[in-house]
Amino acid sequence: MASSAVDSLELTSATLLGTVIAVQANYYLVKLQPTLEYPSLPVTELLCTRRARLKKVGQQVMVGDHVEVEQPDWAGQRGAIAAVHPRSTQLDRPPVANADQILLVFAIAEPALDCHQLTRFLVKAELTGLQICLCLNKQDLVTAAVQTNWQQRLIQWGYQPQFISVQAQRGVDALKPHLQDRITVVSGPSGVGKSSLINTLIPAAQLRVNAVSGKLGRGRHTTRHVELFDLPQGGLLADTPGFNQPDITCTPTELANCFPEIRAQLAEHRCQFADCLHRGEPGCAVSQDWERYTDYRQILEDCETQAQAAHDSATPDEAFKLKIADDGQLQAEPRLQAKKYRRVSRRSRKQSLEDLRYELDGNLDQLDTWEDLDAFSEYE
Ligand SMILES: Nc1nc2c(ncn2[C@@H]2O[C@H](COP(=O)(O)OP(=O)(O)OP(=O)(O)O)[C@@H](O)[C@H]2O)c(=O)[nH]1
Ligand SMILES: [Zn+2]
Repeated sequence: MASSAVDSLELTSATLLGTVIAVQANYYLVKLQPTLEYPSLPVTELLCTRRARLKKVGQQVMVGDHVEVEQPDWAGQRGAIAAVHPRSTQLDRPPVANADQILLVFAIAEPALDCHQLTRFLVKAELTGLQICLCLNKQDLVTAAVQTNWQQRLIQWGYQPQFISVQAQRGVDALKPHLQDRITVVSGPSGVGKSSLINTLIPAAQLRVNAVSGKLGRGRHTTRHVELFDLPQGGLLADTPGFNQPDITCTPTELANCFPEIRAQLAEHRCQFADCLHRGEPGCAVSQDWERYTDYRQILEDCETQAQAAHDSATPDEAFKLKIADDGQLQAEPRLQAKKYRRVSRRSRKQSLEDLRYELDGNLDQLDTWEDLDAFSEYE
């Protein structure tokens, strides 16, 4: 008791608050926020380790976490994370804490808008429980009539799409208020203009655009690298590839809940059976007369096949790992492929921070003290 009282006294007298914006091995880059105790800060970011007592209790630290930092070494730009505040949300793939919404980006043309693919991305986004902001880019490539047609269709689905053209600089300003002061995870298939959009929103991010070749794509297509970028108007954007595969692993009941069309109908009437999957069961309250009904049935079948395969196989397929879901059900989840980091810098930061993110490769997870890091840097 006495020691925790002392601890909290220490914290209140000199606690720095911040948000973890990048994680590499056991090091955390924390963006600091001014507080009463620290109204003006000598630097805006500190490279931090995690205090031993957090490790002892198994407290993980994720990108997006709101943390308390102790022992700032302003000259060395280092510190130690002493506490992690409770998370409002938690995504596991990609690992991001406190995200508010998914910004789902698709192109209305080039590549042609594929409504089945869009549905799978939407379902995956719905499964996170976060808000969804649907953004259709390359509006410059279609006529007003085509745009209106898509708009009407998507409204029927239950979404309010934002039409933009990054290239023609249309609609991007209208998007900004949706992103302000929130943590947004960007998602969407390849080639739709995600990097172009992020570059427009955050000129300092300087992502690579249009290096469509697979080779160069590796830099940000590594699933372990999650990073938050500051929006000039306030707010953080996670440009993370971990979300780009619309693989759907959920229970049939969860799936039904991912379709706004079904949710809307169930808000009006209940089905006779609580576990109704809305495929013609007696007393089902969900009509089959809506555009994406066949998509729903298809994905439902996929989920059932997957769940069955997971139950049946004693030695699971190499490409899948088994996972116990929140509801206790067994699920098959595709294994992530290990990919190499590329040493590409998107943003000029102090060399020590670049070292952290690009020189520390995945095999250095064991390092977790400054001595380890210094020893590694000297070795390099
Ligand atoms: N016509 C048109 N082309 C655009 C627009 N926005 C981006 N593009 C082009 O679309 C191509 C793909 O853009 P990127 O920003 O690299 O797309 P991405 O979604 O980041 O793609 P990945 O990196 O593969 O995930 C580039 O050639 C861009 O110049 C737009 O509003 N209109
Ligand atoms: Zn039903």
